[in-house]
Amino acid sequence: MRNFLIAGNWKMNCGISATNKLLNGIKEITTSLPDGVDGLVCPPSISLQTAADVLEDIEGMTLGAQNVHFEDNGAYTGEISTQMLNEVGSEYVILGHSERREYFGETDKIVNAKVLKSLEDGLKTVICVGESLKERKADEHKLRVRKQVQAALTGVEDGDATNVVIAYEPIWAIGTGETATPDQAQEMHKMIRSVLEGVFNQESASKIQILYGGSMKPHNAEELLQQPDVDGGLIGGASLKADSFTEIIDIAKQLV
Ligand SMILES: O=C[C@H](O)COP(=O)(O)O
Repeated sequence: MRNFLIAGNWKMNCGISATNKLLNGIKEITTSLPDGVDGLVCPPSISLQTAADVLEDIEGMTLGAQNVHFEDNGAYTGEISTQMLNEVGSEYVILGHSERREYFGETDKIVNAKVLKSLEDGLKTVICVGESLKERKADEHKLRVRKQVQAALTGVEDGDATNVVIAYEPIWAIGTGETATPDQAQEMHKMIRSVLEGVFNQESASKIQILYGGSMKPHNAEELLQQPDVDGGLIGGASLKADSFTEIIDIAKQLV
């Protein structure tokens, strides 16, 4: 069985002092995650070291970054490398988030280059895919997401499947308060699982966690996490408060 992965994407929120406050708030509520539930927090790069220090006292909760470059080093102003993430103790990196695709011009090709580089250097990748409202209304959502998954995983070897996580994030549900229904989420996650079975062998594909992201909150987490192919959440807004984030962890725990 797959563990749940409850992941917080803090986006451009929480500098060093706010990171300290939020993670210490989480630590006051829980110092150890329950069996069957993995936790992950992804602060901005400048707060990674601070987060790494506090996370030493929270068993089962790991650290991730929100982006990485696909080159080793060099003249890439403003970027960070896989080696830098390894050094700070970041186990995961989020790649291909729709905000990076939209605001920073990340194409499927760039996302694929980042995925390959991250896996090569030992990082676990949370690969984000999802359709726009226009694509859903035009009934193109499955095609869009299928293509994104296939493109992101081009050239990824079967042995790396254990380091791959997919996050299905319909763009129309991100930060809007509008969530995919449990049925919509399950339908897409099942489709993604079938795409993974075409990329990897069936056993490897069955082990990959597929997260849902898009206005997941304590009040709707249970019905989403109950779906057979929803293995956790990539949570924005609700991960910025210690009580709502830990509440979602508790909900996952009850479903294990
Ligand atoms: O990466 C997280 C997603 O973009 C979801 O954000 P949200 O929970 O604020 O809608």
